[in-house]
Amino acid sequence: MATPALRISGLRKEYPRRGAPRMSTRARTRGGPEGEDAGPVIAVDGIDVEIAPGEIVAFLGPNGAGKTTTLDIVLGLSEPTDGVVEVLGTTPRKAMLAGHVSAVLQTEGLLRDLRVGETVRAIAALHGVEGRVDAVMERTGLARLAGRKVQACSGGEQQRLRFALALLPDPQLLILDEPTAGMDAAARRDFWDTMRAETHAGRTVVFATHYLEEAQSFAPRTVLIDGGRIRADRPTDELREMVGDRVVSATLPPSGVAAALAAVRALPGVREARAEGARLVVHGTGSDDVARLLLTTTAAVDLEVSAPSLEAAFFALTEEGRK
Ligand SMILES: Nc1ncnc2c1ncn2[C@@H]1O[C@H](COP(=O)(O)OP(=O)(O)OP(=O)(O)O)[C@@H](O)[C@H]1O
Repeated sequence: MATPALRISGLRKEYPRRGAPRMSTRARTRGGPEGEDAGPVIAVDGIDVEIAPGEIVAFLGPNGAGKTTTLDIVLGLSEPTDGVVEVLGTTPRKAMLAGHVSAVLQTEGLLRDLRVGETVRAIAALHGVEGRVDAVMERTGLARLAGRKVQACSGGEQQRLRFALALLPDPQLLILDEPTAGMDAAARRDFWDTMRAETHAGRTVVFATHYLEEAQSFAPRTVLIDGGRIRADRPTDELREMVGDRVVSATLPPSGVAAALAAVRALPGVREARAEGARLVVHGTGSDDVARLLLTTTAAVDLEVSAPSLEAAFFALTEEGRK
């Protein structure tokens, strides 16, 4: 069997609790009830995962789930309390030092006074890959920003720059910790389009995200993490099917609400439909059919369809667990 790109086994990470608690409501502690000084914060509580070369995997979870802590250990930036992490068959630090791993981190500093082009060239010189500068800038959409100072770039543009820097050494494993944090929907879409073009057979990508839709559009496999533990590790399509529900909402003239409600309730795939004043809210898997019916046979306006949420994923998993 090929050496895994990443093997995490029995990983645990505890932080000493100092001063004001940093702990989210989801992180657990050892010892007494929450609120008391109850021992260390358990950020990661027994994670096992193996990722093959060339896989693209999303670590999906809410704030404080333990995603960043896990990825920091994979990058050799932090030591585990317990457990083993192997990156490309070696230790995280060795893999990092050999230039086989790159990362786009949430907090990684950029030199604000440098221009975008200068930044890329400086890092390329450090890696000895000056020849890759033009291609990487072109592919990450930075060519037109080359002369702009980093401090004048938007949050999304700075994230793009971090992404370009991570691509320079042509890493075998790319780690992205919420790479689209702070971007609007259009910038997020752009980022993932570039990302898609950048992944080729052989490069392994692991990214942390809060967004189920990002996992869905980019990662064939999703590892759902919460409270420092893996709650699910399965093909993203399966997760998506379990979560299925979308919400369609639309505003109707008051006289049309009852008839529209009866019509949508008769459609297959509608799990729940209710009226909140003049606004119809419909949950189910048949969002296309609901939207078509409302727009073609009623006077509905302001129609919105919302994608399944992370909360819905957790709900579906808990429901499945109860079966
Ligand atoms: N240096 C630290 N000291 C104490 N507690 C910490 C430290 N770093 C993280 N934690 C706690 O560990 C838990 C896991 O945090 P982590 O940053 O790994 O979560 P995350 O899933 O990446 O969240 P986010 O999506 O908000 O980045 C949280 O409760 C956090 O407050």
